[in-house]
Amino acid sequence: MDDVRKDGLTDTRTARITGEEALAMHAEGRPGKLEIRLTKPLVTARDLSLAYSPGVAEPCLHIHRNPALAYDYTSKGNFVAVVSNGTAVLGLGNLGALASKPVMEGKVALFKRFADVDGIDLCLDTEDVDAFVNSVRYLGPSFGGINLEDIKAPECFIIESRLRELMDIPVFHDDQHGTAIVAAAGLINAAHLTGRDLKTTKLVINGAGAAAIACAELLKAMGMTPQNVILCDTKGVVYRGRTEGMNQWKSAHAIDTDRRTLSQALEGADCFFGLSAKGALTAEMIRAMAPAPIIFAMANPDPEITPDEARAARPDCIIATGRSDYPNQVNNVLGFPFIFRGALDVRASTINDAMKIAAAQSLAELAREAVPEEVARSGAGKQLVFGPEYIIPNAFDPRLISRVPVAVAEAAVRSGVARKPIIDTQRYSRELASRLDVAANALEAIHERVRENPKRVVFAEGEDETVIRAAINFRNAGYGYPVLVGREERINATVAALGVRLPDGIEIHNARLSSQNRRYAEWLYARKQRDGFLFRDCQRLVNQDRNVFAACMLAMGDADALITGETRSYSATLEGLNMALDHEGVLFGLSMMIARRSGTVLVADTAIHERPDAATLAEIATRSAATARRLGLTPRVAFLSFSTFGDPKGSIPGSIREAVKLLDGAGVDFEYDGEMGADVALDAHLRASLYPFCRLTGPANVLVMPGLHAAHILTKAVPHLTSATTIGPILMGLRKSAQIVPTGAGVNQLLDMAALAAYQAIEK
Ligand SMILES: NC(=O)C1=CN([C@@H]2O[C@H](COP(=O)(O)OP(=O)(O)OC[C@H]3O[C@@H](n4cnc5c(N)ncnc54)[C@H](OP(=O)(O)O)[C@@H]3O)[C@@H](O)[C@H]2O)C=CC1
Ligand SMILES: CC(=O)C(=O)O
Ligand SMILES: [Mg+2]
Repeated sequence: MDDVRKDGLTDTRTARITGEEALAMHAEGRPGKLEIRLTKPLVTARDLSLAYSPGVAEPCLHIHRNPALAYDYTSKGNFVAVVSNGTAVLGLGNLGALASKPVMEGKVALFKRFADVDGIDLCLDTEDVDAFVNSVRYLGPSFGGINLEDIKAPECFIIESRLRELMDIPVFHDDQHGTAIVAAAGLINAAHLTGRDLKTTKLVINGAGAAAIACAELLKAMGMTPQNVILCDTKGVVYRGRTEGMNQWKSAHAIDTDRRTLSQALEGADCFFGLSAKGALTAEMIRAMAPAPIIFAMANPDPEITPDEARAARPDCIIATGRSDYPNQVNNVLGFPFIFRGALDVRASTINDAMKIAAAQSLAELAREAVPEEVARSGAGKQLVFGPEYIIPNAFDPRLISRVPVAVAEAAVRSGVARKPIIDTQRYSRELASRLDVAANALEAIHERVRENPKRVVFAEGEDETVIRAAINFRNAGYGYPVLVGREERINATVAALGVRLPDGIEIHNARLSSQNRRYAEWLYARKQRDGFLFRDCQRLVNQDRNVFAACMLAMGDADALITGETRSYSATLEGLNMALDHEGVLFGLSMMIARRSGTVLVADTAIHERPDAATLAEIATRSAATARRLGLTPRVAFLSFSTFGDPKGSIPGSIREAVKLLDGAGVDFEYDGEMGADVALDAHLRASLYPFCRLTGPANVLVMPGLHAAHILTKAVPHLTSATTIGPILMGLRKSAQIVPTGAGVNQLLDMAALAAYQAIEK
């Protein structure tokens, strides 16, 4: 552990984040990553009487008579405890219960993000097996499942098997079975690509702990020959007759062999599984492996060998790691959210081998399928074609949620451990899909695409501290090459005061001293001379207004995208950009509201038109619908008003009805209707009961606002009143790619908008 840097990140060559960023993220706002939210209103005395005493007595008595009703009247059925004592935190070793909490909160966050499973982290401050088991066994009534995490071997084996006997809900040690399932899926595909049969494949597993033993067990259950699987630990090969550092779980996998070291074990081996520690595998070792070796270096956060090192030594290898910043992430994040989702949905009493194998097979099959276009758009990843660089689905693949839980739930039903049947598989699969916010997934895909096509992005307000921080993070994230507009000495002083250094790949341009000034001024003069601008006006603007200078850079092809707005008002900033940038069609602002409950909703126009006319509304609707589609949504556009189809009466903006008519005439290929209130737009049940003639087939996901007042109020109020995240307004309709953040935006907002500007530049 000595080599772990103070800031917690060990590999800065590939990490797209810094330790400082990770700490800042965890400390920002409410510390940590979790909070608890109420699912029922608790406002009035009546609400309280229903939710608590006396009303709460009713469900208590019903559950007392029939325990299965706990799934109907409490959160039990969707609630998982993530339990650890911190004795094997990732590959960092025994950090103790308290220091394991960030990882456990992270696991809970992943449960929610990928499979809509609610969870809580329970960090137990004991290394005593009995104390651990007793702490957990009595918690069963609260939970639908127990996910054990980062508990070292061999204690984890005893803890898990005792809890499985004592509890009537799934108890699943993720580091064992989650890892084994995902690794098995990857191996099935890697073997397929290299023409290997599992029966004859020779595997060396480095590590003989929780994850390693579970991998050996599952792979043997799936057909690998025991004599072909060699385990190694810190003492070398686990051979029959060895006495040092042994336990019964290692002994079960000990084989008769003369090989004693990892190097010897790897001679001629087909496959390496690393479930040990950073750097345990060397280039020399893998040179001795069989042709087209399969190398899964799964230690976290740093693998046994990096993909670059592995490929340099063995260009013919298939390499996977546990990290998200390399291709082929073999990590249990692909397993536990979806496995528990399926198990919870059929109220399984356990997660058995049939369910594990079903999960592994469904993951493997998914990677082999042709990637549909919407997945390519909304599922991040470099190469989404089945092959050496894509042997396992990406964690952001939106198909995972509707496929893996179904396979697991069906296996639970078949093997007799389900307490609730699946009545209609198709319907279940559709319900699963609706649990995932595809647009949120698509944002990750956008970031990935930006990384693959790094652009030169000019940060117009380059002297501002927040902007400098955002530019540094932009560069570190691999999004492209920032150009800071400002005075070099000022920028350098701010950078020094921040205690950081400018990474390579960031340029500084002083507008006043730039060699390009004359070129920009002449170009601007040619553009504005018949708009009342003299040459000296243009020269002054280029020298003194950083937005104009930056816009000229963009217009003249010296940069690909532009980000600004941090220090000046929106209108003043836009005025500067408009000096040099042309429009294509209507200019408008599109905001993305990512709400946890109802998914993503696009709102427009949130930036430009105070009272848009009918043609403008129709164009905004059409282009917003196209954006929704690019984000993986099926667009359903609602033109909002205070009134719904004429009720209440009043001076309904005629422009709205006219916009609907214009779209009728244009024969567009998306759903739209209006005018309607926001409640009617978003509540499909209300609409079906009161306005069955309305043409929207589900809740609206594109809200076209009647005017800027309403749009501003909505997008500014919602983040404060709810947990929704708002991105934007994203400026639409400039021929070149420029974005304006709201004044005083934070580093992350600037970073996201700069990435969006870069993305627009790629798409143009
Ligand atoms: N990618 C993924 O999804 C996952 C990755 N992992 C990673 O696997 C690793 C092990 O985790 P886990 O099984 O939970 O931990 P355990 O503590 O249960 O087991 C660790 C094992 O690794 C062995 N080991 C440690 N260092 C070395 C080394 N340099 N050479 C050979 N063997 C070594 C230990 O040997 P000994 O028995 O001699 O002490 C022990 O057998 C971690 O790095 C973890 O991050 C784990 C789960 C999921
Ligand atoms: C991924 C994981 O669970 C681990 O490395 O421990
Ligand atoms: Mg773990």
